[in-house]
Amino acid sequence: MINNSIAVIGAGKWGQALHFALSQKQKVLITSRTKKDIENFVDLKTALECKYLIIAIPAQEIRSWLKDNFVFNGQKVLVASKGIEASSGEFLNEIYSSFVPKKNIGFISGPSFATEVKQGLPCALVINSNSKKLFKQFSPFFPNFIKTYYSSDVIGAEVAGAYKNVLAIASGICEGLNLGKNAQASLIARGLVEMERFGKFFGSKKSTFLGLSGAGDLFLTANSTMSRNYRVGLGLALNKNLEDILIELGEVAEGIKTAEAIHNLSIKYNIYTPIANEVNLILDGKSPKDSLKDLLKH
Ligand SMILES: NC(=O)c1ccc[n+]([C@@H]2O[C@H](COP(=O)([O-])OP(=O)(O)OC[C@H]3O[C@@H](n4cnc5c(N)ncnc54)[C@H](O)[C@@H]3O)[C@@H](O)[C@H]2O)c1
Ligand SMILES: O=P(O)(O)OC[C@H](O)CO
Repeated sequence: MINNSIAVIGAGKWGQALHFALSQKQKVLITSRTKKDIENFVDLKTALECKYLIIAIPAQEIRSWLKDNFVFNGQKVLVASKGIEASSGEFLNEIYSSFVPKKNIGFISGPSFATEVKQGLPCALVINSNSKKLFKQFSPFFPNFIKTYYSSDVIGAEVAGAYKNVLAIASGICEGLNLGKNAQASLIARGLVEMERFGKFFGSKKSTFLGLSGAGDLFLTANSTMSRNYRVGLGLALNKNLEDILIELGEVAEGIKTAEAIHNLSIKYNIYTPIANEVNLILDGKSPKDSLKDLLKH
């Protein structure tokens, strides 16, 4: 039996930041695999009885988590993850569609470092859903320091949110190699073109890539060491081993598996994705300097 309350599922960095933000206006429950000392922490069963769920677990874990734990009972769901499943090449909205009807689900996108949200610093986010009613239901839960926008371009927001993580790795590599600000700006601008081209193939709108979900989140993530993906890129440029980089990071960097997913999709559908492909090759051991040479070829 579901009740009228709200729960965040996943108490990692983003789950905790959203819990903090939404708790400014109402009581919000939170749950995670391991018990954490957070106000209103509950077990998963209690969380799943809430009408409004915000799910903030890594993209690669979602399918198995849904299979093992989720029973649809009329809940309204906001997905806070950003990534593409590498094993299948499926977008998160495709994975969720087997578990939650489209009118009951939305996807959060836009520039939003958890650390800043947890400090109550202002930002603007997009709730992407086929249902404007769902946006109207979730939007009032957000605090005054977060402005929410509505978009029906779910696939565009998903591609943008996932792709910018791969480009943030590339941008971190660029800084790690000391290639300069011209190179970094060129990379980010061409990255934006690349992700829009990729998104267009799957039916995204161009305007999504020019707004908060696209340029907004890309400029944020590809310009700051606050980004985990950017830090992965920095480590790769310094020839650090990926395993060591991830141990040091201690949190998820979605761009790693998403690079693999984009690479596979680009081959399958013959989409031109040079930067994402080079990131994927670097993650597989190619030298970042050789990738640079290949990207600069006429
Ligand atoms: N951190 C940010 O600033 C931020 C902002 C926007 C979006 N996101 C996205 O949110 C998602 C989560 O990121 P995060 O920052 O919270 O990562 P994190 O590494 O801090 O936390 C991930 C959480 O997921 C849980 N988890 C992992 N595997 C699980 C499984 N199989 N079943 C249940 N729970 C599992 C972990 O226990 C942990 O609590 C990612 O897709 C990320 O791209 C993060
Ligand atoms: O730290 P990152 O690289 O996972 O990026 C976090 C958010 O997606 C920024 O909007």
